Amino acid sequence: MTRLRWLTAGESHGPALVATLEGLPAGVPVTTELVADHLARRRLGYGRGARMKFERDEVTFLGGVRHGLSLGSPVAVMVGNTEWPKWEKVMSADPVDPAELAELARNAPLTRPRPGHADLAGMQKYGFDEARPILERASARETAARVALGAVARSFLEAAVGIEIVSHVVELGAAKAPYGLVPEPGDVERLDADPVRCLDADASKAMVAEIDQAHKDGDTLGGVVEVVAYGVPVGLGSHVHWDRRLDARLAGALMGIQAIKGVEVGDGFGLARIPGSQAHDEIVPTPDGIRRSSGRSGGTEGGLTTGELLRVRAAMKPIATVPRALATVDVATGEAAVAHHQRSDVCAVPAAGIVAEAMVALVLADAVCEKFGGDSVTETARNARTYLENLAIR
Ligand SMILES: Cc1cc2nc3c(=O)[nH]c(=O)nc-3n(C[C@H](O)[C@H](O)[C@H](O)COP(=O)(O)O)c2cc1C
Ligand SMILES: C=C(O[C@@H]1CC(C(=O)O)=C[C@@H](OP(=O)(O)O)[C@H]1O)C(=O)O
Repeated sequence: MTRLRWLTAGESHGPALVATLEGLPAGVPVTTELVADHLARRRLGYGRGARMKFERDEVTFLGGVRHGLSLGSPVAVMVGNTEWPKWEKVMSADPVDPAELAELARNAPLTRPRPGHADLAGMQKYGFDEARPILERASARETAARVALGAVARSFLEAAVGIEIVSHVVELGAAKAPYGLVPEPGDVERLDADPVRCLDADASKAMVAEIDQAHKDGDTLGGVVEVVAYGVPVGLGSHVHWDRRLDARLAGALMGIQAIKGVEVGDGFGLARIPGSQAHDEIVPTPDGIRRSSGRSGGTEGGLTTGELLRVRAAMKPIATVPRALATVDVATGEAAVAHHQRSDVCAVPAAGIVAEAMVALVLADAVCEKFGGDSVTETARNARTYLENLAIR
């Protein structure tokens, strides 16, 4: 049973993020440009803060790829922070003269933790008297490293089994896209061109208006993204144990994105509110074989993929750094105060959709490796083909 493993390292204002992916078969098409394109998609979205405009992601492969193809060895990729020169002293790995540090405004101790971020609990747990050492890693800057690996994973999925992944924003603040609208791979360009990555033009306008209003009010917003995967074969994951269930693996991966507070597989919570006669996807004979008459389950049953469209949703809470700052305690004095705020996104839901695509890609790539194995992508593809051609029931 081959499995993929991945890890990231790096701080928000450090020199770079690094990410490694272990277990990827050889022969997967991977280029710097492919990764850079996905990183550029993550920076898009109406409502993001100033940092997205001036910072660039600089991609360098450090291992695992040669002449545009994976080698089968661990893939290591670095995403450089172009803002590093401004932070060289504040985030230096080696000790810096305290007198020099004391003169730097950007090194001022952050003693007024923000509700909703990792600041306070992190300081308490790790024994720091200010938030900088916590927020640097809690920051969603780290999601750039995941998107870099996600780009590699989706290239593998496409080459091995023809899986394609698309996401869109379905809710933002109080604005909602009409239920049932599901994007196809051909919609990606249009979605990426939309300010909030929403498929419905009227809902998109309402979402932009929500962000404008929140901006005016000194407030922030969250929302819901949906990720769909086309071409997922039947039988990824398993019913036999909780940690082999694909729905559980997807939910954990999505919940592991900063600020995600809820996950639904298919119609999720909605299914709890309707009777069984309306909740399940009936099994029907068709000229193409056994199919389902609807897609409410989101393409998994019993922890296994059904071969139908995979569809998952993730709910993001509003950004924690609220400009009209929230009440907190200054931990230096113990007095009531307002939380620290320098700059922040008003809303990062469109970007969270791109991160969610990456997490779904990594989970599916792991499940494909587990199911079909293979040291080269050609071998994985051959194994997948043989399996599908030999399904006893179709
Ligand atoms: C793409 C993205 C961008 C984010 N940008 C910000 C931001 O600018 N300011 C902020 O306070 N939180 C931002 N967040 C959310 C924080 O990272 C998040 O609130 C924090 O990690 C705590 O959330 P948790 O309790 O779900 O882990 C962002 C999250 C994502 C996914
Ligand atoms: C840098 C990114 O997102 C950051 C995520 C983030 C947070 O608290 O999560 C806070 C902001 O950073 P700063 O506090 O430096 O303005 C965002 O810009 C990124 O997505 O590349």
